[in-house]
Amino acid sequence: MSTTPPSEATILKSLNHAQRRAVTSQSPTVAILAGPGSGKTHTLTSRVVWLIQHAGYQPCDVIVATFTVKAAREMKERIGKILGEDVQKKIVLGTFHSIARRYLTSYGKRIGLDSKFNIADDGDTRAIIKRICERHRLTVDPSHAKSWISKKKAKGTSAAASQNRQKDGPHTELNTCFKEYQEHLERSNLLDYDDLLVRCVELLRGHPSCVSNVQTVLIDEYQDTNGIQYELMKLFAQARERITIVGDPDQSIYGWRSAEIRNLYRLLRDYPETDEVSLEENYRSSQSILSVSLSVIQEDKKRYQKVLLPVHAKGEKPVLRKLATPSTEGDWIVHEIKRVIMLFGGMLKYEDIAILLRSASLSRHIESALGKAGVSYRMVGGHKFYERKEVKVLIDYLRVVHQPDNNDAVARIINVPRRGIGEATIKSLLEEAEQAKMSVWSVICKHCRGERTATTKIRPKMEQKLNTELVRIITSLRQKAETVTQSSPYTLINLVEQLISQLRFKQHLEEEYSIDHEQRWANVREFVSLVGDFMRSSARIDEEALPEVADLEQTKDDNMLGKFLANVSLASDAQRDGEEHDKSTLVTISTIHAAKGLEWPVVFVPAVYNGAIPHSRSEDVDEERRLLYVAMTRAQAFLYLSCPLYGSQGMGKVELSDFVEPFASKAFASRGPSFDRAVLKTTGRILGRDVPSEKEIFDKLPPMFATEDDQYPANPVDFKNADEPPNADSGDGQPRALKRQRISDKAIDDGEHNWKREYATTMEQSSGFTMSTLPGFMSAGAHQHTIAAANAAQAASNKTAIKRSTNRRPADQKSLLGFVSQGSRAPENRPPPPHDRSATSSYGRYQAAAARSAARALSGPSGLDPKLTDHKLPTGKPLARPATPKPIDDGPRKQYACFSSSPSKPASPNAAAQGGEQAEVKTAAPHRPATSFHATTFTSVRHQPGAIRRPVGLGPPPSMDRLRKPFKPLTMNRPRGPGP
Ligand SMILES: Nc1ncnc2c1ncn2[C@@H]1O[C@H](COP(=O)(O)OP(=O)(O)OP(=O)(O)O)[C@@H](O)[C@H]1O
Repeated sequence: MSTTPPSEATILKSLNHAQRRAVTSQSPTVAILAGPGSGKTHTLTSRVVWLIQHAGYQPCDVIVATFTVKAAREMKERIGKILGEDVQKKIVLGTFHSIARRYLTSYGKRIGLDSKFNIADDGDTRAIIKRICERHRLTVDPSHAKSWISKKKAKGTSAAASQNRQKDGPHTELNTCFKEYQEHLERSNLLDYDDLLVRCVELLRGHPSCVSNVQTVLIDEYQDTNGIQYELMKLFAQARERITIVGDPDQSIYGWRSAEIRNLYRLLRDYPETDEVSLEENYRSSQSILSVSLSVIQEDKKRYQKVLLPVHAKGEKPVLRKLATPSTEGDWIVHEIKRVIMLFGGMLKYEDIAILLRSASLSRHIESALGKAGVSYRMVGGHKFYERKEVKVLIDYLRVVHQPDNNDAVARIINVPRRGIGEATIKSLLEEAEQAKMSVWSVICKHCRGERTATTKIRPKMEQKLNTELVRIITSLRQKAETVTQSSPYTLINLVEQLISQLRFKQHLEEEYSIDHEQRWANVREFVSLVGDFMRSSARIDEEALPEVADLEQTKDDNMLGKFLANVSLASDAQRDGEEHDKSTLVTISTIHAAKGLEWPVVFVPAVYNGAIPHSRSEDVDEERRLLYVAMTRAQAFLYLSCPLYGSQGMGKVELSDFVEPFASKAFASRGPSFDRAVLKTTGRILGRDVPSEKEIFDKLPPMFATEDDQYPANPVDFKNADEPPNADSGDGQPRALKRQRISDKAIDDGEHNWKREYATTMEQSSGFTMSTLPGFMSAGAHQHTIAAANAAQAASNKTAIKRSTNRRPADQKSLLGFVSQGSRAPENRPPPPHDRSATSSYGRYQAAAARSAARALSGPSGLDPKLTDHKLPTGKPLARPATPKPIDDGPRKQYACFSSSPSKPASPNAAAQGGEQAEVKTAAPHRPATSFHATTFTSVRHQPGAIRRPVGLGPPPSMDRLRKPFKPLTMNRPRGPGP
């Protein structure tokens, strides 16, 4: 796909003054430090484009390192849309790990690396360390040993160096584990994630010529780089020493992965001429959201002070909601989600909503509530495609085919499908291999050749089985795999298909998983199609190839299987779930860590209590605070925090998080906002979206729909200390409210009153859905049966109920007569005041009543309640539908080319009317990318770039000096002279 290169003006016009300065800086080193939503990623992407397009850098001489696979993918999409896919693919762009792997595959021979190395993922590492601890009877906790080893490696310490340093210290056992682990990896030709970086540093230190072509290096999310990544950055850039970094110290949340905030100081010390640019405008969030978020982070007195000015209106006060239990919290979240969806009449969709969790384990009640209500969702940072059992087995087989010395993969597949080989046999094979210092595969092959040793414990019958059912399959596939290249007639898909058929995998799934084998088989088919996607994408351009460097021989990596496996290992946090679905119907549940760099119009942060955030096991309270700050600053228009009285997992009574407690009563509202006309309009402005008319909204509103956040008490009853049990109808407790909620849900599900759901439920589209493995969950299929049974029972009870009476209404609902007597004034002429909850409510109920009466009229006399036949409507004003309000004309919009980490918004229909240059930009503007699950504010700011609308009272726009102000402490603290 070739694209017309953008002019300099096109690149710069979507940037504000400070962003432009950063993008066009002539300084070799540029540090862009700014707060959330200030366009850091947007600026970095624009700089890449500018350097290639206007500074004349060759794409293949530019390295861009990101922190996550997702960020890399999004940046590729942005650059690809501006410069074209061909140019984008030449840029060496990826996570630190994937870039390191590419260098090691191409040049690793120089440091004695077998280019066919495999990558040990987290699961492999855990299993290896656990076995070492068992074998050597070490008393250390394997997961502690794992993170200890990883920290050592992140600091660049080798196993030998660590052991020499602390021979008999408290870390003797850990050092033994480290040494054994490293030897094991070497024997199995494996590199773990840390090794990729460590070995790449070794390579580039010893052989600088490998990066002699590199003209510039750009780093995203710099605050999360650790020591070894800093080294790597410097080594990548060693030829020209041109580096651009973007980061926000307030968003450093990877301390547990050895990220070092100190790297900011190191950069300024090592590159004293660094051009520092501060971005001050926040384009993402409403003023209220930004100000509460800043209150949280400003409690950390040690942080770097930064200016962050909201560009948007004040918006609604963020909500801090207290609920009785975690499950009520889940129900309330669902209630609020439905309220947002219904009362915004299509302006906000499910994809605009995110639920951000400190830990994935907190999702159980929320998932359960969403499942009950039939709201589909996707999990980010949760159960992943490649981790599904049936997919993992196939990947393990392919790993063994590619590299049979991978002991762990061999151990995992020996008895899958079942071959009657038990744990004891597997263990003795592993032991025999350890003792003989051979790989397990070599031991198995030896057995199959009938070469028995004194230590052999395997029975001949077992050897026979291994020979016929495992060794033959692997050996034949290995021969084929050698021949699989990009252009070979026997393709990677053929290889995978052959593997699946030789294993009789379908039959195996049917035998092992009687309930959900179909779902699992669908996953297998999906895996095959993924292999196809991989082949197609690598056929277009060899993205892996590093540029040719004069006089430097490269190992050509044209083995498709090896490339595919590396891709799988490095993409382990890329979520495929839901990609095949319409994402607009999915709410996102994500860990806060995985939500970094993203934004949503509506954000929920549940479980805001001490123990969850700050997490009870965290050693760094400030980092926990930053985590909450990251979560809150993802929100554009509405932010909801919530806290139950009792924690999940039997935690007992909990207290509101110390991070919000000091200002909780002042800064937050205790209930969700009323979504009146004024709120809708402000939201429309923040998000740059068209506001639907009242008619559009209320026509879709189901009867009995609760339009206010009034179904759960603001001060919940502490049922454990109350006389009445939680299920009693306690007057103001939620049980009664829950019942009422169910009535309206029933009406929704029945499709009664002509209301059609605009989403498919999670269970209805279960084939691509990640199965929750959490306790208390049932399978999608089982759930669907339950729903069907419940619906049938519900329908039966409806019939009985309708026979008995149809004129029941909730206690707080006014009579139909009451509504009519209010007159038929068009509602938009009398918008309810923002604080008047009942006004909006009544209007909703009025609509509900009107809809019900219309439905009954349509259903003919048989549908009429006998009691009502005697009633007459008053002769005064007739029931009227609200008049259609004038469509809102927001006037012409500014169209921005989209470079940010956040995906773009769909084009407004108004835009078609715009001519000239703007229309051109619109044509070139990217469609929402496949990975996008939320809209951006990028095109929402309608003033011209460079003319930022500053909130009243903030004084004149910042001068260049002012921009530098936040860096004063950094600059002043710069170390003088060479330091350690
Ligand atoms: N000059 C600008 N004019 C209008 N919108 C902008 C501008 N710069 C950035 N934006 C928008 O602001 C939002 C945030 O941008 P971006 O994701 O690049 O910020 P960030 O600083 O990387 O955020 P975070 O650090 O929180 O991940 C996006 O929707 C982006 O399109």
